[in-house]
Amino acid sequence: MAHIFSLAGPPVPAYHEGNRKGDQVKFPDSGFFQGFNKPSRLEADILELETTGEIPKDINGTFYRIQPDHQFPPMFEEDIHFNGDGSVSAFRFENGHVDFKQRYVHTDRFKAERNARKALLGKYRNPYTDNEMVKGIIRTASNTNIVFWRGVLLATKEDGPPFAMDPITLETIGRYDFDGQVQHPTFTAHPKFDPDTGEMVCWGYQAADDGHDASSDIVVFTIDKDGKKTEECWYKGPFCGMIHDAALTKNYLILPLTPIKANLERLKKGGNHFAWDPNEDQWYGIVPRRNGKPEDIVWLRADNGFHGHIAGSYEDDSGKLVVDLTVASDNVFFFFPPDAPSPTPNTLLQRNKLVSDTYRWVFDPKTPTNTRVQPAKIFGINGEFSRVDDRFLTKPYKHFWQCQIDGEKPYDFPKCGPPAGGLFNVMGHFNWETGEKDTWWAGPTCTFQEPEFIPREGSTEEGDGYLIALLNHLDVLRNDILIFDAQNLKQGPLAAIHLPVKLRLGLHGNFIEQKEIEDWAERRKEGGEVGPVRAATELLPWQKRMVDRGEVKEEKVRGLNRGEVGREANGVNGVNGH
Ligand SMILES: C=Cc1ccc(O)c(OC)c1
Ligand SMILES: [Fe+2]
Repeated sequence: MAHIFSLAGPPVPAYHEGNRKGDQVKFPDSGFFQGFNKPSRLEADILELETTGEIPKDINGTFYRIQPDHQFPPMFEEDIHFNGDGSVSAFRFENGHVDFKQRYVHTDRFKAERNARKALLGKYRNPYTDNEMVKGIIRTASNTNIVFWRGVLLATKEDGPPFAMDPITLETIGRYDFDGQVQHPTFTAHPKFDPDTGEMVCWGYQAADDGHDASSDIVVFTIDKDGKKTEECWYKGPFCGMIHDAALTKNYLILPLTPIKANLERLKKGGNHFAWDPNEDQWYGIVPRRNGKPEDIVWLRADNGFHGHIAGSYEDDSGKLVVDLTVASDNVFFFFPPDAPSPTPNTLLQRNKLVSDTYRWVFDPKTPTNTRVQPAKIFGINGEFSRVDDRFLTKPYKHFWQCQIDGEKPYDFPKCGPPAGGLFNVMGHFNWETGEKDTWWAGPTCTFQEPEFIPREGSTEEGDGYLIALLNHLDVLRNDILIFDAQNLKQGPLAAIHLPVKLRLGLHGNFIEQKEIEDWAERRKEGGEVGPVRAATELLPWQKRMVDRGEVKEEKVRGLNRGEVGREANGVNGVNGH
């Protein structure tokens, strides 16, 4: 008897020469969409997750994290994880119990595609590959970080403006322009919060025109604790590379410029947004936080490398800037290879050789621009996704935590296949002062996602509290959350929380105390001290310019801002499409 799933005829491929074909809803067979990487697309509520051990009762707050999770099969078979729609998970901890909620960020892109019931946007940060139906749309998938700002969650991705969500319901409020104050085309996924002043320090790179023109314009700005934009200055970089994370000190912001470059000609031909340049330096742009002028930026450069995330940063007694971050030895974004074909193909083996150590740079902000610099110290570890006790941002600090790679430990390849997202099989706690390496291995079938530090209730001591992190079970395609004593990882987790499902590989998350969420909910209620968050109503300046140039009708763009494309959205796809 035929198997119940066998079809009357041979299966029809969902992609032809790399382009989506027909109406079959089927994700590509590529590594980005199969196994642990298979889209989950789940929006769900689960009350009372199952647990093992006792969840510390003094953890009272919500752990928010975000993952890319394509709503629909992509237009192009070769699509990448980073082009997936933002989906936010919230884990509400209270009195030893944990509830789960997950919702998509309803970006303009998400709404348009949902209306059309298929992908209309093409390649990662390449509007030239889009379906003509969405010309003029704000393209961001808001899939990289989820931060809490003055009573609202901001879902961020560095190619567009943030989208605001309700911290309790996870409903999307809409694009957020800080009450009309911020209308740049791009906004960082890693805004920095000054624990002393309550300011949020932000930047955008590739910040000219529509944010997809490969410009080297950089905008740096500050929103104060009352929500008012107080600082803004525009700078020029040496080229249009990625400035993903940045380091904040009391008086400076340090912008690591990674030599992975955008190019307008390549974009227009339907190519990749970025290409790795193995012959380019890594750069650091130092700008003052107060009264910056375009000519103030100091660019320091060092040998080629790929920046990861910042651990901590501060000014030492002599006014030098201590900046700690991971720097990888090669192109971490293997899906954005160099323009010139490489004599050595980027194989899995080569990728596994990549080392990402933690570097300490000590920069003198008075150094002449264009000076070459050397790291002050290299920790001697291999990992990524560093986090610190955020109350110590801008201050001298000792502790950081990060996902580690230990290639010496056994890995169950037959059961798990290639490790989705990288072999982060160890969680590590490190101390700059003592050099201590306190680690815990998750076993041969598990990897970690980014950790978050939770301060112990009532304690102000740096690093006193818990560390939580999502654990990927690569063999059985499921996730747990592990909870550790932040300063004693090696003893193993204090407790585990079990999800009955698989999430996706996420990027970043943050733990917010419930008191803060509730205090803001009070201020933000109708008639409250601050009042409800308002979504943007104005078109962005680049959208207005497109309307003025007659490239698209104003009503069409306003409709797109509401997610309206109509079910008949079968316009022609852009370059490389059909
Ligand atoms: C380093 C992470 C990173 C950088 C750029 C991105 O667009 C992104 O999307 C999820 C992630
Ligand atoms: Fe990041």
